[in-house]
Amino acid sequence: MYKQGDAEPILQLSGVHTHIGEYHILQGVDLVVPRGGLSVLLGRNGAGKTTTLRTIMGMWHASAGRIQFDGRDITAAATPDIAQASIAYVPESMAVFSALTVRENLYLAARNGPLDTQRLEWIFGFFPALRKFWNYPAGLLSGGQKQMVAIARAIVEPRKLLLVDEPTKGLAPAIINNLIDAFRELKETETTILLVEQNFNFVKKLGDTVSVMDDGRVVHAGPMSDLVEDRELQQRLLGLSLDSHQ
Ligand SMILES: Nc1ncnc2c1ncn2[C@@H]1O[C@H](COP(=O)(O)OP(=O)(O)OP(=O)(O)O)[C@@H](O)[C@H]1O
Repeated sequence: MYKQGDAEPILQLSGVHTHIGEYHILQGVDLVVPRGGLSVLLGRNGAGKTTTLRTIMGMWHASAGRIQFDGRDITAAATPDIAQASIAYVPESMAVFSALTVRENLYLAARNGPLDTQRLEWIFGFFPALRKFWNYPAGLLSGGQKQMVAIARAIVEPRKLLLVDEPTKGLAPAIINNLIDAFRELKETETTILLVEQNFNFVKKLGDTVSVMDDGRVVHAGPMSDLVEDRELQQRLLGLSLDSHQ
């Protein structure tokens, strides 16, 4: 768990509960995202990971608890204000405009003025496919390439925090390797990343810290290296068999 004395985290959820209609989905989530680097939120299907991201973004409102971002209480803030406070969100559905070109998708995502060409070159550096398909409708791209467009849209302007929901879902292993390289580059920048995943093999190479959710709560938090080294903990928390990955 987060230790007293560490630098102030960029994001902290304390005892967060979320109800969706009659369902009590988040049941006291305590989550700490340290400033800088890449944090991972793991957990089985239905553990509450997406609901946690949506609650951070104000798409569902917490019924109890507190969410602090960059020294500010955002628990009751509206989604546009949270986005304006410099959190970008890439949902599982990727939010790419299929009928628009890659170029138009990126231009539309720039809210604070025209696209910065230097930043665009920097994005092309780790997503070269975007340069290649710049004038193609995004709907024609592969799943992995669409994921790249979605992430590029989220970082087309500098953001303090990037939330990404299951970027590897449905992608072939070769494409996942490209994404690993891209996230390695990204995590060296000023943007802090919180990655929601079920694919442990993907995030174990990327995460600095990891939190694991089950039944609407965070049941484990610590350095990724601790979880990577402890096969029994993996089995207990993630249900991974001891020889399912190397
Ligand atoms: N709109 C909704 N209405 C009712 N229940 C919902 C709604 N959205 C999510 N849930 C329920 O909340 C629980 C947590 O879902 P959530 O999508 O947050 O889990 P998850 O950990 O992201 O899993 P997955 O990887 O399958 O998306 C699940 O039991 C799900 O059925």
